[in-house]
Amino acid sequence: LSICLVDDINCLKSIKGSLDDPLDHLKNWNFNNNTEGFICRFDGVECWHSEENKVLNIRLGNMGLKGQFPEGIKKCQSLTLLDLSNNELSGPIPSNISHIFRYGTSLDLSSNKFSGNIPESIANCSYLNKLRLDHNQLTGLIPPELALLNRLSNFSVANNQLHGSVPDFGDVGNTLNDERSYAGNTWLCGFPLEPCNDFKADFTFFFKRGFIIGFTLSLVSAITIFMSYCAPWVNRDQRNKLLRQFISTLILNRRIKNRENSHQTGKLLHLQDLLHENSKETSMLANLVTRMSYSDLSEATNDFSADNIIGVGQMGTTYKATLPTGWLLAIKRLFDTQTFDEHFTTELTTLGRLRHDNLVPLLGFCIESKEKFLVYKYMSNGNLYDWLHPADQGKAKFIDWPLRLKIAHGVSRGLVWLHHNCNLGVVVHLDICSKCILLDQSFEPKISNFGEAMLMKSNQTDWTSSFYVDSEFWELSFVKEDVYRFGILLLELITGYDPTKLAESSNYGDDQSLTKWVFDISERADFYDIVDKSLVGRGFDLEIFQIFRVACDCVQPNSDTRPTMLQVLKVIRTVGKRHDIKTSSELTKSSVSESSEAEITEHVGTMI
Ligand SMILES: Nc1ncnc2c1ncn2[C@@H]1O[C@H](COP(=O)(O)OP(=O)(O)OP(=O)(O)O)[C@@H](O)[C@H]1O
Repeated sequence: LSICLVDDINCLKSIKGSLDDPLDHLKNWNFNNNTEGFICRFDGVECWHSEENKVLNIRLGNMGLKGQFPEGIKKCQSLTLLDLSNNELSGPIPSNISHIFRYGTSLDLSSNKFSGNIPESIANCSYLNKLRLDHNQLTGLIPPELALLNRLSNFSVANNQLHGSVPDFGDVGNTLNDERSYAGNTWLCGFPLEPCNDFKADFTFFFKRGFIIGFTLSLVSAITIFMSYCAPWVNRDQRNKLLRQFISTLILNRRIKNRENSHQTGKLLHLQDLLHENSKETSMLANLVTRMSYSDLSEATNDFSADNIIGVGQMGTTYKATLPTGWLLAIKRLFDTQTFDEHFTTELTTLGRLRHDNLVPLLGFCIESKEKFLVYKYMSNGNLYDWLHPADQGKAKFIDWPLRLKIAHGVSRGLVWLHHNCNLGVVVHLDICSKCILLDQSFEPKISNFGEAMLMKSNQTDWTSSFYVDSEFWELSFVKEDVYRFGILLLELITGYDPTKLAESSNYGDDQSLTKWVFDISERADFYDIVDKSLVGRGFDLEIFQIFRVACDCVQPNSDTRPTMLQVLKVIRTVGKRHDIKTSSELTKSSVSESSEAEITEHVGTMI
């Protein structure tokens, strides 16, 4: 019992230590006083008995707290209520939440900045009757297992970025079946929201969500927009083109849904079996990329210490790792959920087999019990997004036009290789954006994030994979989808605008808001209004204008009229002739960087 009580004190110490408390709300959490029940007088702490250091409830709502989820609460073993609502907490909800808060009855994390997935293990917190996760930045599916929480009555996941279907909570008359508990998640469907099973339902869902408004607005603007720079399609039937773009968005959406459905019907469980640590398929993956040992990865990241976290994405947390030789790696530790199994395999089976100067080198993988890791070469200049839109404007670094052109050139070169020259066949990336463009020490761009990639036409017969599709129709739609997304990237480089902010602040889906953004900036009468001010008047205006024309071509609503990446590359090369970008890119493929990659792989391979 005494150990338990000491643990409750340590629990609060750890919570205080892990949270940033700029408004000093926790100032009376003073651990010098050791009398029985002293912690029960801390603000926000309630005990089972006022004279016993045994914590019952922790209520830290509305205190302006920052930091990550305080995992130290696992030491408060008798805790039943945790309220962290209305703070500025970020990062993932721990995947082992059921161990941390096993006997909890009430968990309120609403109105924070939590991201990543809702961990499946919450379904093991079987005493929960209140679970509020609304107003965060959570992504992925609502784990269907939550339907097993039979005490749950107060539930909300509203205003996140969740997708897929609402779990089947049965016929209960409380917040579980209240539409408001799910509102503000554009891609959620299923009772009490719109059904999500068939195409018609998808269409209605999409339509109701603003397609009519978006379509009408776009149609009206389209008559005047692009007149000066993107005239080729003005005389065409705008309606059909917008509809085609809409349909291609629907196709993409359906592909994502199909994956979820197969996940829910258990097909992905098969995939999970395939990826079992010692399965034949895992050995096949090991033929493609080096299989690495958990203990070495753990050692290289100092036991995955928080100090080594580079960033947290939708699929997992990325750590910087240092090998004993001093070589640097980036290790993506996937969140503990089956949802990303397909991303994991796709990334391995595509990127794992591709080697090009403008693709990030995937060096290895690791599967350890339920955990999965992807290991890349470390790119010391991070991602393009952070350079173009630094979180702290004071630390903004200027990237000049020749460098932006070099980046555009490198990315288009990588895409041309994927579409036209790649040894596998025709590979489409489908998720090109500034966040997935990594920059090496000499700012050579490397395309990353192949979790959505697809192989359209295979040159090889040795590998049957889930991402393989052979159809002219899909090839046309998806190759041109890459071209479209590359056009958006060019516009981002030219204007300095952040397209993701537009998607967040708009009622439309991602693609709709991007298209609207393109319309909006093209509408401006003066070209100089839209160009990043830091680029204007430095002798590059004509080049910027020429690349803007290319961007406009790439984002044509009608995919047939978009150029191929090969055509795009040729124009960029011509425009950038005087900067000798071709030569600079080839110079980057120096013997030093190439050999170090081979050396790293060899070294890590021998570490198993
Ligand atoms: N090889 C690498 N070298 C250096 N930094 C990397 C590397 N790979 C990823 N990162 C960085 O790690 C962070 C997380 O990357 P990750 O790909 O998981 O997420 P993301 O690209 O930010 O978003 P999302 O998962 O939503 O696509 C990002 O800041 C990314 O730039």
